[in-house]
Amino acid sequence: MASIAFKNVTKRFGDTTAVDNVSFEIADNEFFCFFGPPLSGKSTLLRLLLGLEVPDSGEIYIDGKAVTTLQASQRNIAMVFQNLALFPHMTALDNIRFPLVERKMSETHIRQKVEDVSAKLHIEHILHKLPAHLSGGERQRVAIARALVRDPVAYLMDDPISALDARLREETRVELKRIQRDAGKTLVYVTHDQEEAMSIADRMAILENGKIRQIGTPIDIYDRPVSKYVAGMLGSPAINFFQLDDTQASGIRLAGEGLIQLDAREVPANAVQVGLRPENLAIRPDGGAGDVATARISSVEPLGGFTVVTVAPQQSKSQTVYRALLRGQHQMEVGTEVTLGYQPDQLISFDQNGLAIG
Ligand SMILES: Nc1ncnc2c1ncn2[C@@H]1O[C@H](COP(=O)(O)OP(=O)(O)OP(=O)(O)O)[C@@H](O)[C@H]1O
Repeated sequence: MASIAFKNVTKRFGDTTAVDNVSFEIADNEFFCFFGPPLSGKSTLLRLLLGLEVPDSGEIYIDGKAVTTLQASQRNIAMVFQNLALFPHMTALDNIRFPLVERKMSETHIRQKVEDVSAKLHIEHILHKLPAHLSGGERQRVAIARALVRDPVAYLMDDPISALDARLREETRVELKRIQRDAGKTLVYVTHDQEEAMSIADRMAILENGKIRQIGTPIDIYDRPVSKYVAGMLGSPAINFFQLDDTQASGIRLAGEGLIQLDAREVPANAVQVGLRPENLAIRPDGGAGDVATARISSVEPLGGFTVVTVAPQQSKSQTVYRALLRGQHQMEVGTEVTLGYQPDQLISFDQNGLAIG
């Protein structure tokens, strides 16, 4: 059991501020994700929490106790590394037993622990195998089991499943979520994959240049991003941004040469851009109808259950394109003129600094 807190933590390496005045709290038993682009400070945050780095300023707490200057060995946090780091010459069983044997625990205790953990992870049938004879997903579970038997206060995982193929990643993240829930432990997880972060986390933090830009549940951040940066980090295809043309006296128009007509009442007065998620951009095959301007289809990607349609404004001089995510299968021809639509309450407005309004 462990809650974790960072208070105004900063870590520099020479001229680089890897973690910049960061504060957050992770609740006991929470599955918490750090998500950000490369070099945004994710690994440094984990290393600070593990005790492998000491902050230049600020405090780190585990269960309310300051651990800022404690050695890694005094924190009892288990790290599951990206490369899994199983001993190749040991069976899965011996790999899992290893941390307990090292601590000179009694054989009865070790057996009990290994049995419990193996049952939780459904790996009893592969305990006799060497890592080389296990699939990627099985190796993953053995590595997690080895971390679990230690009974740490929390687990840290740094991009643990990025090496697996797409299908296995999907399976493993469902599994990880279940394991974390069953184990009843705090899990701090780093990923650069937005879909993974969204699907797995109870709450997540979005990082940029060592700063936390937003913390919340994935859905809350997706629906109510605090800035353009955060809005652009979540969602695939990415959110569409429309520049507002404020020279229009009546009824603000979206730039892109009148792609969609907006009623001025639909956006706050100081908005300079609006965002519209691809699933909220409607496409109708009746180009030029009514007062809504048109666009042309520039590509159609049939994904089976969904279709991604890319459109370019009709008379636009810019190269801007917009994406719509349509449910189901659609017969649409590239080059066709279409009408675009939206619901006013689906727009997210941003001011000139890229911060969300309203
Ligand atoms: N030991 C170090 N010495 C010097 N600079 C470092 C060190 N560790 C990290 N940095 C720098 O700190 C910044 C944050 O790095 P960090 O590895 O924490 O980012 P990250 O988000 O985990 O990146 P990635 O997704 O690529 O792993 C980077 O600019 C990196 O170059």
